[in-house]
Amino acid sequence: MAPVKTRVFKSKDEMTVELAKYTADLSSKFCKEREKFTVVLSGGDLISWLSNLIEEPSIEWSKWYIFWVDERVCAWDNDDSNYKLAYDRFLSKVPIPAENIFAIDKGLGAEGNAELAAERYEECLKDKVNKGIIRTYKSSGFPQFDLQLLGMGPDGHMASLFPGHDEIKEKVKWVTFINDSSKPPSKRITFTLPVINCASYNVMAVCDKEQADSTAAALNHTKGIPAGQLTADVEVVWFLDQAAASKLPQHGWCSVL
Ligand SMILES: O=C(O)[C@H](O)[C@@H](O)[C@H](O)[C@H](O)COP(=O)(O)O
Repeated sequence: MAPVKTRVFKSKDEMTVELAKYTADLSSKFCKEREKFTVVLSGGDLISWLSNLIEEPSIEWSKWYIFWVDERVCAWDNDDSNYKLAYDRFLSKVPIPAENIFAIDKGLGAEGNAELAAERYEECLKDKVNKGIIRTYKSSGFPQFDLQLLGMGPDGHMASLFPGHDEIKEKVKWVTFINDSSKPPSKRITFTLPVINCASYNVMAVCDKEQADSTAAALNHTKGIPAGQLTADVEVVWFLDQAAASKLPQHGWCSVL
C-alpha cells in the first residue's frame, strides 16, 4: 500500500503552483524513462487548477497521452462534458497531439448509451495497452497510468464512484457505468476502483470548506466514503487548501504551508 501524503497550502493559488511543479516533475521522470507520460484527468474544479501547468517550460507535451477517469455520457460539445471542459481550459492551450487524447466514444456519448460507452472505452484502453502506450500493473493485467489527477465531491465521491452505489464494488471490469449518478448529470462512465488504485501516482486535489468534512472522513477512513479507498502503486498525495484541511488533526500529517 502506497504512502498517503497531504500537502496543505494557504491558498488555491499556492496549491495550483505546486500541483503544476509536481506534475511537471513526474512528466520529466516518465518521459525520460519511457518517452511517454500517461495522464488521467477528472472533471470539476481540477481542470481550472491546471492553469500553471500550461506555462511550465520543461514539459514535453508531445509525449503526453490523455485519458479520463470518468466522463458524462453526452456529446463532446455539451457543457456537461469533461472532455469539453478539459479541451476549452487546458488541452486547447498545450500542444498535445490530438491522436494522443482518448475521450469517450463520440457517437455513444451523444446517444447517451452509458453501458456501451463504458465497454467501448475499456476496449480503447486495452488497445493502448496492446500498443505499449499504457503499462499494466504487475500480474493483475489492470492498466497502470503514470499520473491520475482526481477531485472529490462533498459526499466523498471520486471519479463517478458514489457513496451508496454499487459501482465501487466492481473488481473485474476496467470501466463501468452509472445511470443514476448522485451528482448530475445522471449518466456517466467511470474507471473502477482497481484501475484507479493501480496508478503509479494519484493526486487528489481538494479545496474549500465545504469539503472539510469529507476530506477528514476520507483521510481518517471513517464513513466508508469512496475517496477514503484511494491508494496507488507508488504514492498518493492530497493537495489541499487550508479550508479543505481545516478538520484534519493538526499533527501527524505531512503538510506544507
Ligand atoms: O465528472 C465529475 O463530476 C468529476 O470527475 C467528479 O468526480 C469531480 O472530480 C468531483 O465531483 C469534484 O468536482 P468539483 O471539483 O466540481 O467539486
